Amino acid sequence: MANRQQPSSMPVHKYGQYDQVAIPDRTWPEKRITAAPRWLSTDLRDGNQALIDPMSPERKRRMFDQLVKMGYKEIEVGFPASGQTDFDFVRSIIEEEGAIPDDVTISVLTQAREDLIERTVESLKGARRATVHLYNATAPVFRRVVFRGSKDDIKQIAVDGTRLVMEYAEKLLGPETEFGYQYSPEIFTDTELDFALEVCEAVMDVYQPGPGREIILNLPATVERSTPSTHADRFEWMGRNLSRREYVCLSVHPHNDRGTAVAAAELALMAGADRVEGCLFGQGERTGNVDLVTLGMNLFSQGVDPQIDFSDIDEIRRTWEYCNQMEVHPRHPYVGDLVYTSFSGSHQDAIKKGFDAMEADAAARGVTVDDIEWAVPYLPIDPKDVGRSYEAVIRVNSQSGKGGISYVLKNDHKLDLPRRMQIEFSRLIQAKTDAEGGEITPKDIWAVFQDEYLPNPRNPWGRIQVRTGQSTTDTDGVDTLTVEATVDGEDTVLTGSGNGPISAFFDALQSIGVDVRLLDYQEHTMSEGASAQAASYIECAIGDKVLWGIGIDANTTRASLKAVVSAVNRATR
Ligand SMILES: CC(=O)SCCNC(=O)CCNC(=O)[C@H](O)C(C)(C)COP(=O)(O)OP(=O)(O)OC[C@H]1O[C@@H](n2cnc3c(N)ncnc32)[C@H](O)[C@@H]1OP(=O)(O)O
Ligand SMILES: CC(C)C(=O)C(=O)O
Ligand SMILES: [Mg+2]
Repeated sequence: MANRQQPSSMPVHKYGQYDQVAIPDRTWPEKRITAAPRWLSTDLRDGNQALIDPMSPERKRRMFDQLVKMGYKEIEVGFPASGQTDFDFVRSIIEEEGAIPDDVTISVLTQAREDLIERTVESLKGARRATVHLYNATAPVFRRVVFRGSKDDIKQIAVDGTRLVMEYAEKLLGPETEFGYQYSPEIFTDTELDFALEVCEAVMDVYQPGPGREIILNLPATVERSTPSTHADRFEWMGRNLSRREYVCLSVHPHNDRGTAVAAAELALMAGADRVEGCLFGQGERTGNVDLVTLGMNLFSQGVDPQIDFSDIDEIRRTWEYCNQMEVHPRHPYVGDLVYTSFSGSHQDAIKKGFDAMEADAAARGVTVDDIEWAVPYLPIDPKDVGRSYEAVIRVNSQSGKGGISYVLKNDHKLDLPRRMQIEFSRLIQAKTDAEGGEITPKDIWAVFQDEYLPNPRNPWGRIQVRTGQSTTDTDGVDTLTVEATVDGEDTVLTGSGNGPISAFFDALQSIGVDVRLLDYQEHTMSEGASAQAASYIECAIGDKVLWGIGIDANTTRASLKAVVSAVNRATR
């Protein structure tokens, strides 16, 4: 097939291709992620530094408490040397008894400048577990433009910075603080791999990681520049070439400039990363940091425990929206308002069948639906697992079909319409949505259904209203039925006989000129127990029309007579 795309007028000559890494024996494509990595939330640092209006101390605290509650054990709480707000915030959580659980490590970021390092370490006094995170850019354009120095000069910034962090930690922090160190060669994505390695090795030569003395080497995609696969190659290369690998926690810090941060993080984990830094809902500089919620939920949806609690996703979202003063997009994975909703007919049909099959499978195995593997089409996870209800799973508009509409009736009103009746009713709804446009709510679907098939108390209509009915069966099995009814506004008594109450009623209807033939009959109970209601569905040929009727009653005979009346009235509406 010919490709008919035409050259655009976009200035493509301004951009070059990102270099591939030559690892012909790369192993990451065969790897699987079978356990949660170490997580670090940088919502309070990278996320916060990207806000128009950085979080107030109160909002920072709400966010911190939320992160702790969710189960994050490493939290970057700020850039204390940036100003008094961040410094005071770090002090406040350290000084408040119990604010930082014993198993949570706080981390703080600093540039490799002595005054900033001193202030940063000072902010951590008295902390139980704390990490200083030092960064300097190592990429060519930064060497040339920002630091105006050679490779050795830039390496020296990292080396000196590391030494200063160690000296100030020694001087300012007491034995109560379990101290950790993290180094990031900023814009790792644009740094030559061998130089990134050289700087990391020089940093390790100073810090001397070893048994019981881990170093975190964080390789940031400060600006995302490549496909996730090339990013993974770079991780595999670094992991293979770093010395003292067993004492290194290799950390990935993807930004989302190309929109592939989640994939970049996942492939980096396959390529050997031990730890992921990111923000909830992908907050962060420019297009954001990698989204920790999506990453965690991706693991969950593969049966891997993320070790983070997302079970009340809307509460997490509300807190996040309050703290960041931003809104989560309605299509945001796992949390957006619309992500568990389908409007289109074929999706709804498959979802309805999926739910029905899950129930049938569970019943056949004698267990509950929650005990079997989730297998509902178009729903990668059970919305219930993140605290969502099934209410919004199917919403109806002009793109919807019978499956969705009957799902609403079954879910909300316990009516399991026979297939041909689903088709009939969905045409009525389709006519309404085509005429009026937009969505039709479950309440409106029910109003249409009631008005069409059931005696509508708000707007009674129809040729026939049955008040009482009595049937007797003789010894030959012939049923005689006497019905008190109003026909065309006149009170009357109809009688008929047949081999069952329905055929006796058909016989009675002949006397008022209604010719009915039974085509299909189905019934089901709508609930359990003595007061259970039954729903009867009757498909009839009435004159030249084929129509369905429904009757609901505690007594199945009465329910079927009501169903006949429903169909007959519809025939003359
Ligand atoms: C990718 C990232 O997310 S990195 C983190 C970025 N976050 C932040 O910057 C938020 C907090 N930062 C701040 O509040 C301020 O930048 C401060 C208070 C830390 C420093 O402010 P200032 O002293 O005014 O310096 P400024 O931020 O403009 O930094 C520029 C200077 O620092 C140098 N510098 C920048 N980064 C680093 C670094 N990591 N290590 C050492 N020096 C650095 C620059 O070369 C420049 O030096 P020059 O003045 O000699 O040319
Ligand atoms: C400070 C570093 C790790 C950073 O945020 C980045 O490079 O994106
Ligand atoms: Mg960053």
